[in-house]
Amino acid sequence: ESYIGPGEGAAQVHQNVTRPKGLSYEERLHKLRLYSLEFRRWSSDLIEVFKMIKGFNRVDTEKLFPLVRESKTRCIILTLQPGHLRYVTQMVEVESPTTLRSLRECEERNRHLLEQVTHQGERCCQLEHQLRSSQETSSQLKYKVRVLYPCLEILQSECLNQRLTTMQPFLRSMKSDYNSLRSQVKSFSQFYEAAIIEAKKQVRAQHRERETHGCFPLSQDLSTHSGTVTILFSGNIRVLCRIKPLIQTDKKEEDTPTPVTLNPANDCRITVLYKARERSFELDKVFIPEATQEVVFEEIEPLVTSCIDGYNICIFAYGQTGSGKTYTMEGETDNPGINQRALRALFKEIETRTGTWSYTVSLNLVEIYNEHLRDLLGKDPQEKLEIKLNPDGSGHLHVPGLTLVEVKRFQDIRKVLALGRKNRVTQSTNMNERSSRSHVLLTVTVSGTEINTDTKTVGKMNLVDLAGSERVWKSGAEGERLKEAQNINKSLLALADVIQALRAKQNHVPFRNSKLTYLLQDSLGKGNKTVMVVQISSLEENVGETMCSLKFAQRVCKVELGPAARRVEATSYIFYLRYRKHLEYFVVRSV
Ligand SMILES: Nc1ncnc2c1ncn2[C@@H]1O[C@H](COP(=O)(O)OP(=O)(O)OP(=O)(O)O)[C@@H](O)[C@H]1O
Repeated sequence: ESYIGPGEGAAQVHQNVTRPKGLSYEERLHKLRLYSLEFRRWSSDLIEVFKMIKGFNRVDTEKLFPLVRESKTRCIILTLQPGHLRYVTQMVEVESPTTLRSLRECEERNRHLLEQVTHQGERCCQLEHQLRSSQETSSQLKYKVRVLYPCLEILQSECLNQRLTTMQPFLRSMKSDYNSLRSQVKSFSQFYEAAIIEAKKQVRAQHRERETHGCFPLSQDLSTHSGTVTILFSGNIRVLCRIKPLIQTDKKEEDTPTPVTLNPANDCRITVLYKARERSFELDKVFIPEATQEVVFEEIEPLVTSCIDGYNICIFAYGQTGSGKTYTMEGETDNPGINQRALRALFKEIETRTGTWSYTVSLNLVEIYNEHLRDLLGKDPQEKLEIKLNPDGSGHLHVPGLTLVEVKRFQDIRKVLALGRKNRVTQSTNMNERSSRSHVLLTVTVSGTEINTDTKTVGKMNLVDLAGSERVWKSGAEGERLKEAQNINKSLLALADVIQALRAKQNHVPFRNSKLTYLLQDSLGKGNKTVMVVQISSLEENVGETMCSLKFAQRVCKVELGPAARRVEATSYIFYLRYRKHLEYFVVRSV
């Protein structure tokens, strides 16, 4: 007998037992017992024989020999008989603590599952019951519908007929109303035409009277202004988009598709592919990347010249760093941008009015750097200036100590602008090696006097090159650069808030939240003409910033500043002229 393996689950015990073929273990055991009995019997026989030997005489002993021999032989046979029992293999299951624990857990789970099964069974019964009752209700309802449907049809046709009969008189009265309105419109237009003819007669008479008194012809006055009226007064901020062409420093691989696409049939639409989605923007005009400085300026020129007539104008370039704002506003020496072209156009227009009007043009150039205002034309450009309300009670702003340079000829302007450029803070960031970290405002004030009537006009034009609008994290800014970027973001955010307030026509517009918006208050508020040039890059790496700029542009596009107001300093007659849905007024001293 041997014990094999100390395993936790089960142990095996082996016993050696011979196993003749065809007999079971019990049968063999039985046989062995029989052998054993037989052997005992032979042994007892032998003992008896030996007892007899002791008691018998020697002669009889000879007779017993065969008996003894036979016994011996039988003994030998039995001894030689091979053992039948060899091996017994038995499996013994040993119950370990782990097995017991898992058994208990299984039993617990089993109990829980049984409970669930019982619960589900009950629920099933309930649902079956509900289903049966719903089926009953449904068949009852179906029956009712079948019964009621013909009644409904009858009712509907009756009701329709009834309504038609009540509508007929109403329709008849509407028709007669319409006819009477038509005749009223007809008679009104006849009356209106007669009134126009009468008004024209009166104007002509006034005209003749003016000429006999040596006054400037009225038609000339009006035609000068009406020319500007037609082109410009849309009432909304105009938004133009300029795409920067690829330049040498742009790292774009050949044939890489650009995320920005234009519609050749519609120059107001631009589409950007961003995060696998196409997004379209409708602006006032989108320039192709190849658009020249002339083409861009042509779009703005009429607005610029209206400054001479006493309108406040604001043109600002917005966009991420390196997207071409400075290129558009300042341009290059041999290819100037909006600033110089605008001033040239002003002087050209002033020249055409020589003899009737006299004008003075003065400039100031300021920079807003880290929320500090600095005079770029002053003796000390490091001096910080403050914006104050004008003490004359007009509500206009002024900056005490700001240098105002009067320019007589266009040729003088280059020198003034060059001085300003020298004083401007330019620093380098990762985004653009010639990156400007400040907002620059060139303000042109045009004061005019009509020689004959002494009517005075004052127009102001703000030309703004905003700092880059990129988000702080992308510029890789740290320390002083981070502070700059945060201030730029703050002032651009304030600009966005102002735009939002104007768009929502709020009573309070938060102009004072930053130096930039405070300074632009005169030009961004109601009654001004504003153009925003949004600069974008067509490179894939800048697509996020391009989306931000275009979203801002789309918001700006919807801002209504209302009809532009002209600043004329004369107490005379005011003509109101409604032209293309906009109300415009003209002030003249005598008619
Ligand atoms: N339309 C264009 N045609 C040719 N070159 C351009 C154009 N627009 C921009 N560039 C060039 O791209 C570079 C960056 O332009 P620019 O300095 O005007 O960007 P910016 O938006 O003013 O940057 P910052 O925010 O730093 O002021 C310049 O070298 C400029 O000459």
